[in-house]
Order: sequence, then C-alpha cells, then structure tokens
Amino acid sequence: MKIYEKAPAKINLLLDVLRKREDGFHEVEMIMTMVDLADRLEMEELPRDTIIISSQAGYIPLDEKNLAFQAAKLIKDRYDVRKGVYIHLDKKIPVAAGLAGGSSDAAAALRGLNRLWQLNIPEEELCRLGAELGSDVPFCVTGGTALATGRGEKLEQIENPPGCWVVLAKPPINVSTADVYGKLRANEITSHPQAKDMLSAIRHGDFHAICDGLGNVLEKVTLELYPEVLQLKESMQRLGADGVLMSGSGPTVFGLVSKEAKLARIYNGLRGFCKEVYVVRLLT
Ligand SMILES: C[C@](O)(CO)[C@H](O)COP(=O)(O)OP(=O)(O)OC[C@H]1O[C@@H](n2ccc(N)nc2=O)[C@H](O)[C@@H]1O
Ligand SMILES: Nc1ncnc2c1ncn2[C@@H]1O[C@H](COP(=O)(O)OP(=O)(O)OP(=O)(O)O)[C@@H](O)[C@H]1O
Repeated sequence: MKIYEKAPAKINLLLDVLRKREDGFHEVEMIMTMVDLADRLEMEELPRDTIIISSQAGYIPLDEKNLAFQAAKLIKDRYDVRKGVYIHLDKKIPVAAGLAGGSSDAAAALRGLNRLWQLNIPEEELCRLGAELGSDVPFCVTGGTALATGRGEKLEQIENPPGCWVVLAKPPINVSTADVYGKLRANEITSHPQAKDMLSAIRHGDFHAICDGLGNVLEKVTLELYPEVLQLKESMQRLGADGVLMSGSGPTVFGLVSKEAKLARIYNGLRGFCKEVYVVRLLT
C-alpha cells in the first residue's frame, strides 16, 4: 500500500523572544500559519526492517540526518514496529529558508506512518514525538494557525487569518537557525511585537491590522548579517505588498497582499534580482 501526505511550509506572522533558557533554547511567543507551498511525501511499506529515503532534490541529506528519516526511526522504535518504509520526498519548499521544510516533512512522516501502520496514535502524542525532533515539528503536525510558546512546542490553536496572497522571496543564502539564536542578545531586545494585538487582529479578521502587527525579533540578527535580506524587505514594501516580514530565522521574506491585481508588479519586480520567488495563498 502507498500513502501520500502533504507537508506545507509555515510562516511566522509574529516571533518574539522572551528570554534565553538554562537549556540553551529561547522562550518564544510565535503566531504561525501555513501556506500552500508544500512538499509531498509518498510512503510505502517495505517487508524488510529498514528506512529508505529518496528525493528529486539533490541538496538534502538522504540518510539519518534527514528529518523524515528521524521521524520514521522514532515512531518505529517507540511503537516497536518491525516493518520498514520507503519514503520519497518531492521537495518544493526551499531548504534552510525559515519555512520549516524539514520540520514539515518530519511531521508529515509522523502523520503518514501513523496511518500506514494503523497505530492510532492521538495527535497530541504525535506532537510530543515531534517535539523530540525539533521545536517547529509539533506545529507542523497540527497545521492551521497557532500561538506557540515554550520553545515553540506548546500550541494553542486559533482561527485562521482571512485569506490573502503571500509572496515568498528567498535570497541565495542559507541561514542556520542555531547561529541566529546564538547571536541574539535576548536581554537587549528593546521593541517586542505584541502577540495580543495580532491575536485580536486575527480574531476580528482585520487584514490591515494583521499587516500592521507583523514582527520578528530575529530580523535584527539576520538583517545585520545579511543586508540583502533588508534590501529584499524594502523592495517588497516599495512594490506594494501590504505587510512584509522575514519568516523564522530567515532568509525568506514574505509579503501579504490582499489584491490580486498587485501581484504581477511585485513578482516581476522581485524576479529582477531574486531567482526564488513564489506566489501562494494562506492555507485557510
Ligand atoms: C526560527 C523558528 O523556525 C521559528 O518558527 C523556530 O524557532 C526554530 O525551530 P527549529 O528549526 O525546529 O529549531 P530546533 O531544530 O528545535 O533548534 C535549532 C536550534 O535553534 C535554537 N533554538 C531553537 C528554538 C528555540 N525556541 N530556541 C533556540 O534557541 C537552538 O540553538 C537549537 O539548537
Ligand atoms: N527533509 C528535509 N528537508 C529539508 N532539509 C532537511 C531535511 N532533513 C534534514 N534537513 C536539513 O535541515 C536543515 C534545515 O533545513 P530546513 O529546510 O528544515 O530549514 P528551515 O526552513 O530554516 O527550518 P526552520 O524554519 O524550522 O528553522 C538543512 O541543513 C537540511 O540539510
């Protein structure tokens, strides 16, 4: 039997860091949602007790470093599954982009293998397993829109923001999340984005208040390291996006756009100097 799972990319509408914790992680407050740019996983049971990963993308690890491999190994070990699985990853989400591509693949593998092996693991437990793989994985298990706290693994589902277009632009640099958090001086953050304002904007379906409330404290680190990300933000604003922000630790910048008529100008303007530009929708 073959099964398929979609692994959508996430964006952070808001990312605040409250403090650095003793375990080295940072206490965060994030509002995350999904967009319809997605990897696709094909999973097939193997009679041999092995995990095989393949992908059309030549630039990701296919061994135990792959997060989908780690998800399969975790679920096999924890539930004593003696069967194997072949997982093909059709990668569409850019890698090391701030869009949680690897985390979403891991989450899709957890959901898919739960079905393939009929394990009936409740979603809450899948999230707990996901948290062992990475801070973004629990959100990628549930999807939707959520307020994430703790190191990102504590989730409160909220309603989806109103539908809109999302322009994603990734400059040709790879950013390490660990490096960005490592360079952040949490006690020196002077301006914190307000989660309560964003939650209220989403609750009221107020697109313009959502655009006004966008904020990400990791921008300070990434924009200083890579001025081209700042240039990209400024270009997107100049070209007419309603709200613009860097996603996660970057370097992808997203623009929220309400009117379809604006898209061609923004897309063509960005494509002039950035090869990777995607026009997608919020997943609502
Ligand atoms: C930047 C975001 O993607 C925003 O959604 C997340 O906060 C990071 O999520 P992630 O990539 O799943 O992160 P993990 O794989 O758990 O951790 C990668 C590294 O980022 C740092 N890290 C991550 C999450 C967090 N709350 N505090 C941290 O300091 C840690 O140094 C960790 O070693
Ligand atoms: N299935 C996978 N897809 C993409 N990258 C993977 C995968 N498994 C492991 N990786 C590795 O994980 C690293 C980060 O890639 P990923 O695309 O998940 O980053 P990201 O979008 O910045 O994630 P986040 O937003 O959660 O910080 C890369 O170095 C990549 O080699």
